[in-house]
Amino acid sequence: MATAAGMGIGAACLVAPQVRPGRRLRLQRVRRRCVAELSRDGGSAQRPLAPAPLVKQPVMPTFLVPTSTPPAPAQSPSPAPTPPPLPDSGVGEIEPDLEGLTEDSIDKTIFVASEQESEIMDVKEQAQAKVTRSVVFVTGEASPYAKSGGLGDVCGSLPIALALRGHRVMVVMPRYMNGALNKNFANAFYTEKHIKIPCFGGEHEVTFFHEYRDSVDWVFVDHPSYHRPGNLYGDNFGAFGDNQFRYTLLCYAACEAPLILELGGYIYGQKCMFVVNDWHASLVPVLLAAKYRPYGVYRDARSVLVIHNLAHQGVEPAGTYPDLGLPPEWYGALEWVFPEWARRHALDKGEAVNFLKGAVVTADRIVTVSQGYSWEVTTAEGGQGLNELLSSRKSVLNGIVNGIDINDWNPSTDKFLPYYYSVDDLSGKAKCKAELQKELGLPIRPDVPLIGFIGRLDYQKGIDLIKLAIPDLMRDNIQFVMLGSGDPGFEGWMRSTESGYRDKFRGWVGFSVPVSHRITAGCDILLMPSRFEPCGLNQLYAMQYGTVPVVHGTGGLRDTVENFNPFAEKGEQGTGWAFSPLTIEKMLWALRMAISTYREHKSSWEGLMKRGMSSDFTWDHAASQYEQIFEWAFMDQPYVM
Ligand SMILES: Nc1ncnc2c1ncn2[C@@H]1O[C@H](COP(=O)(O)OP(=O)(O)O[C@H]2O[C@H](CO)[C@@H](O)[C@H](O)[C@H]2O)[C@@H](O)[C@H]1O
Ligand SMILES: OC[C@H]1O[C@H](O[C@H]2[C@H](O)[C@@H](O)[C@@H](O[C@H]3[C@H](O)[C@@H](O)[C@@H](O)O[C@@H]3CO)O[C@@H]2CO)[C@H](O)[C@@H](O)[C@@H]1O
Repeated sequence: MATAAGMGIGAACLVAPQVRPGRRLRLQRVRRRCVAELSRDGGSAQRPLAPAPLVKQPVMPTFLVPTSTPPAPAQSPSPAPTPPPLPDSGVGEIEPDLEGLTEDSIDKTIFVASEQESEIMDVKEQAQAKVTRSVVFVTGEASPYAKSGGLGDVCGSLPIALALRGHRVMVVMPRYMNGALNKNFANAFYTEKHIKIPCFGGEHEVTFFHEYRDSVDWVFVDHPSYHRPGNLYGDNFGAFGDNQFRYTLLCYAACEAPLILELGGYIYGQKCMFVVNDWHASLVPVLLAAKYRPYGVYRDARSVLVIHNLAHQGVEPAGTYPDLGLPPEWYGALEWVFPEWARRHALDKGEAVNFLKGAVVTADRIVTVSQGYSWEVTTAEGGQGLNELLSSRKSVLNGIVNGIDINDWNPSTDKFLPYYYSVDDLSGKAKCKAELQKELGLPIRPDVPLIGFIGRLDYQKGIDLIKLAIPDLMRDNIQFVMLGSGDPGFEGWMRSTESGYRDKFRGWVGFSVPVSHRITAGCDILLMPSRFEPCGLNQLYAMQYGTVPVVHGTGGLRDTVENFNPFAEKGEQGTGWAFSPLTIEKMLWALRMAISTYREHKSSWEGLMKRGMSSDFTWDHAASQYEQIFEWAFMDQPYVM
């Protein structure tokens, strides 16, 4: 049998992986490690999964004229490192994948492979798309560059999952330079491409930066409006007043990027799949229809709108419409009239423009981040005013549950944890709990159930219910830790509650990724009483870490948390508690069921933990569903020509 020593990189990847929670997870990790090794190798190995062979095309004439003399870049002046030209991968061919092989047979096949064959094997371990495409994500945030919540997680992971399946993937987002975030963009280089965007009464120059990482082209749009202090969308005084302008720039720039940026030597070209996320990116399908297709450009492109959260739609007074640089006849696409009850005074006609609506009526397909939410958005209760329009597009509306990035969120490798553990050896979890209690200054008591909450302090998350339930809950023998930032009222309440219950409650006000990992690992129970939840990621992370979720049964929470059933025919089932309706009584009931199971039924509790940890929430599954959406989009003519 071949040994890893003395072999090439591919062979080194064949070292037997440690015992892991599940087959998919294990294979994906081995695969990722191989990709990392191959990337370090440089040279032609830099793009291990070759995307489509692209014929170098002449840059299409567009209405945006690149300026002739590039200005000096603001930062990172080195030229962009150019990855090698893309090798011919036989686009569109159906690659054999590992479906049908058992875990054993995969392992055996891997171990008998010769050094040369093994490199091929490594590539084939990752399921491949049947048809590969050029995919352009447009987003307001993507981790690790910039994140305010779950949108950042998804746009930081899904593009990589798609790239690993063979697609050529670009992500276009702002190059935020808000102080501490600067270092996140340190490896992105100035591309020397810059364009002038005609909107908001002038021509606004933006430049493009680029980093090739994890098989994805990360493209950062640079403009002074992305440089001011604060968070991504606002500061202590609230949301920035010019957000509409900032994301109009992003959308125009994203439409130009595939036409003008030669990444790895080649442009993406016109036949691409735009994945536009939330309102920040919602002008993209409108621009395709209103400003490109009439001139013969992007007729072969398609767009899918991904709705992560209907609560944010990018609505501004109608008077700003001319600022957007769109033809007057396209006003109807964005037109929005507030119902009378939402108007401010008798003369207010409620006329507005709504970015998200623009994408709802022009995108080729629409995806919500869970199936449950795809139904909720068509109802008056969940549709946030867009329910009728979304209902009218039901035939192209689908739900795909988000995945989680198991490189970042894995209790057996998590760099933020003091101890590691896995479904096969849970001992490290108890140690993580003790360390967390110590870090938070809570009494170190293994017997006391530790309940956690992590999230934006927003009406959506049901913090008001927690607030009302705390006096009652604090009578129990429990500990409670909350991590969050947002609504200043809730932040103040967290601080004062902490001083009221010193040995039981901690309120960590702020945004800290390391602390969020340690809470996820160290707690026994994660509480998510969200009023609505399009998908929710924290319950997925919790299950992966053996932390039992107690959630309001809504949207993606209902889709992903299976209610505990001790009396199921084939033995105990379920991964947590999904309570409904959303009342304090029901929430307390579910929490107390969890607490008593934790205390009095240790083996049932371990079963709950292990079933959660064995669930498969890897991105690969969701990525294959997105591919199906892409195929459907390309089967039809563009929805708006
Ligand atoms: N103070 C803090 N410190 C550190 N980390 C923090 C934090 N507050 C939140 N986070 C992190 O932000 C993310 C939150 O993701 P969620 O999906 O739960 O909600 P969010 O409402 O932001 O996302 C929206 O988009 C996502 C993605 O589609 C949907 O899952 C979701 O339902 C929808 O509301 C998690 O990674 C969490 O750990
Ligand atoms: O990833 C977390 C969420 O991030 C996005 O939501 C942000 C939203 O898109 C921004 O516009 C802004 O929302 C402000 C809103 O526009 C304003 O009217 C006011 O209500 O204050 C809001 C907060 O500043 O910030 C949101 C993040 O807090 C994304 O669209 C969501 O899907 C994600 O859930």
